[in-house]
Amino acid sequence: MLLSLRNVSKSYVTAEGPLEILKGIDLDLNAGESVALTGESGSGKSTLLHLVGGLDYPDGGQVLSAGRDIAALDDRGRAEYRRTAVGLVFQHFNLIPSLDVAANISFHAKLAGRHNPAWERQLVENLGIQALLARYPEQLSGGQQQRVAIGRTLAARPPLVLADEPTGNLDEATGDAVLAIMLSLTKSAGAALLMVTHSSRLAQKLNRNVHLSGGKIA
Ligand SMILES: Nc1ncnc2c1ncn2[C@@H]1O[C@H](COP(=O)(O)OP(=O)(O)OP(=O)(O)O)[C@@H](O)[C@H]1O
Repeated sequence: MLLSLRNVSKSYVTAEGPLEILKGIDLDLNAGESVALTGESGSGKSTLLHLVGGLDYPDGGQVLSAGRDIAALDDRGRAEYRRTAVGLVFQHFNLIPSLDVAANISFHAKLAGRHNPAWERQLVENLGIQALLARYPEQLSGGQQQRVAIGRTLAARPPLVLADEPTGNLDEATGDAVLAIMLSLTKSAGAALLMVTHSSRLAQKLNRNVHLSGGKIA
């Protein structure tokens, strides 16, 4: 199993007291599988994605990556997990403003020790961003930035791609096209995808759909 969540719980401390967001989540994801995570606003979708991405800690339960509990990793292990085991595509693309598109694409791949120019050329071609390689992020439209962000994540060949509303700020046609590219490229990379979306229409394009409600997966 690529990813297993076992009885994962998470609360936030607020002025009104603790706010229980996740109340015992169990979820399994196989290699190469694509899963849509839906749920109402505030149901904890982003919280769950952050736990899987190693960006935050659960209060209880386990997040197992290939059988290894990521909460038990030390700082170094956690940094390595983030660098090599997962790739993030969020709505705010976090492209590096001082690097051109070509350098943004290869940045994470180099950090992960997986820089592969032939694979990067293939991604660039499939994403239709050949003409943009010398541009800087601020010179791109939202849809173009999103395609670069997808290319940058996939260039590093993470076994698991985590996407939070990756097409949320694109118009429907562009969003559909970007999602189709993302699905086909994650598939050809053999990667699994866990994608948060509000849209049941988009969710249906993935292998499986899980719904978060009342802190549990329905
Ligand atoms: N750092 C934090 N401190 C306190 N409360 C938080 C924190 N982060 C998130 N929350 C609260 O936890 C709940 C779940 O937030 P989360 O962002 O995971 O929801 P979501 O399902 O992704 O929502 P949306 O669909 O609106 O993005 C919300 O009520 C939110 O206000």
